[in-house]
Amino acid sequence: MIPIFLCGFMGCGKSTVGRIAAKRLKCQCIDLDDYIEEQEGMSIPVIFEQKGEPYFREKETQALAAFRDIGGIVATGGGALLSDLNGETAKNAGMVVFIDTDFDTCYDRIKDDPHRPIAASSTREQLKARFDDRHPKYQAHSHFTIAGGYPPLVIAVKIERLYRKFIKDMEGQH
Ligand SMILES: Nc1ncnc2c1ncn2[C@@H]1O[C@H](COP(=O)(O)OP(=O)(O)O)[C@@H](O)[C@H]1O
Ligand SMILES: O=C(O)C1=C[C@@H](OP(=O)(O)O)[C@@H](O)[C@H](O)C1
Ligand SMILES: [Mg+2]
Repeated sequence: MIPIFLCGFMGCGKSTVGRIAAKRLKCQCIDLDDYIEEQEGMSIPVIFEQKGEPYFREKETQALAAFRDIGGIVATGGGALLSDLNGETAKNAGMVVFIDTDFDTCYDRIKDDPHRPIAASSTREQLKARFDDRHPKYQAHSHFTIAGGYPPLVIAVKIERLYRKFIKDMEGQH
């Protein structure tokens, strides 16, 4: 199967929805953050602290490219699909879905989370500015935008439907 990439702001639901959608589509779900933690043998906060954010971004770009042919779902981290390079990688390899969850909801889910170094070290205002800056990039780098304000299963079912149509349309073009 061609892969599905989920993108969106921290806390929008990528990891949660990705796992459910993968069960429904009977495929694997790779969480890019979990993969990098495993590869590096360190948690994300420790990677940020000891190696710095640019190092993490490098690993993220490499991991994304490595999963172009994964044949499943990739739940990306909130910063993974911001660059045009990574956006193009994902868009050319598969179907990219932006889970568009409003800032207040994301904020309530991520505030003070020690596992998300950017959230832990930013004020609400700083996170809001980051959200506003990123929003158009997620849109530009995805094929579809799905509203995030539904239960995870509902969002997963929507992704499944989009995917079936995406595949059908692709087949129709050949
Ligand atoms: N659609 C949803 N409705 C309610 N809670 C959700 C939803 N999606 C995710 N959550 C909760 O929000 C938190 C962050 O979700 P997560 O999947 O880790 O987000 P992301 O991977 O996008 O950062 C988790 O505690 C998760 O249970
Ligand atoms: O938005 C970001 O820059 C980040 C999001 C995180 O993933 P989630 O979006 O799953 O929280 C993780 O990759 C890292 O803490 C950086
Ligand atoms: Mg996640």
